[in-house]
Amino acid sequence: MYELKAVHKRYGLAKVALRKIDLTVRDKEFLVIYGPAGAGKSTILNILAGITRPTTGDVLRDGVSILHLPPERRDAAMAFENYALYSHLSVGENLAFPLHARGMARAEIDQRVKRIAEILGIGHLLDRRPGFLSGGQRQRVALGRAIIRPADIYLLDEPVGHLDAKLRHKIRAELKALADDLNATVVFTTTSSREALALGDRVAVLNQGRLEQIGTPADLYHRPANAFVASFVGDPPMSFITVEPRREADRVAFVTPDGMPVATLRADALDGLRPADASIQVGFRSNEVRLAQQGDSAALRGRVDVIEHLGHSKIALVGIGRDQVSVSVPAHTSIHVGEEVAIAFPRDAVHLFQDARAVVHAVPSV
Ligand SMILES: Nc1ncnc2c1ncn2[C@@H]1O[C@H](COP(=O)(O)OP(=O)(O)OP(=O)(O)O)[C@@H](O)[C@H]1O
Repeated sequence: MYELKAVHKRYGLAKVALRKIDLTVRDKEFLVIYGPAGAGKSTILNILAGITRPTTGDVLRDGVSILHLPPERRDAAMAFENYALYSHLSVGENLAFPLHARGMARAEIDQRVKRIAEILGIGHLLDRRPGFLSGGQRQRVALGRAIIRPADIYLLDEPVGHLDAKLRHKIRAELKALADDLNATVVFTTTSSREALALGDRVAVLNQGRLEQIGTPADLYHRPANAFVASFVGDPPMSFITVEPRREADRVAFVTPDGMPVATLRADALDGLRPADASIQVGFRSNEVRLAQQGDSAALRGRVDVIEHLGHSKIALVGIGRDQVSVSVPAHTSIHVGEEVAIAFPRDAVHLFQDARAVVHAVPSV
């Protein structure tokens, strides 16, 4: 188990890359660090590898500080998005290099090279020099060279970032299967929500050097801790409608500024809600709402601003007052931009946020 304890990293005087991060990497888990560009993902990997030293804080391995250990004395295998290969060696020799360096027997080296090359779809390239490969092929060789050797922890920094969507999908699945197979501890960074949810046993969401939330993909998707996680995890992002609370006996109704009711929740489920005038928003996933049909009681009226075609379905972005809600509709639904529509929503299955922090997730009103 690796632990970052209150790890703070400043580059130079002004640039804070990590703000007092506490993060545990459990043995044998596939941990994804997910965040926008510049969030501090690579800095965390470099600190785990011993390449970068935290400004303050500690790094532990099984409870013992490893801060003083240089990279070569930490058993971490790293792959970067832009990883240099040895240009004078063939692909096969590049893959075998880390194994030769550890004195592994020839037969085992050949077997490992073959297996990794098969997984990454580069078996036919083993005799080529890196200079004769495409960017995507080079990236696969670099990834192969990182994961080919046994290591205590694999640190993979956007290792499939350069690949086209189809290959990314394929290698992602292979990588996950390989990690499971090898019982490997992996920390993998990405800027893709889909990749984070697909790969992670757990996902750590990082934003501007801050750890916003860490949890299973289901935790992050269904119980986001705050509005940032809600809108950053899942595609399309969660939509929000600004509401005002109205106390009604043992319940609280949340209504839009022009009085349309959006949700009604039991007052005793709202312990976390402060009575203050702080902004309150109701959040919806695109599959938690639908276009209203005749007879639907709870419906919000709006106008279709944008339609995105996803193939198997469409996403309609519907403007309601000053907010916009994503609604998932079947691909064959006839709907066009500018059209007035009504949105039906489960009045009691909502996510409620106050000042961007989650207060309640999906509590039935009874
Ligand atoms: N050596 C450095 N000197 C100064 N600033 C740095 C250095 N390395 C990183 N930074 C800054 O620290 C912040 C975090 O960088 P980091 O590379 O860890 O982010 P990231 O989440 O990996 O981003 P990306 O997805 O773009 O790789 C960024 O604002 C970056 O500009």
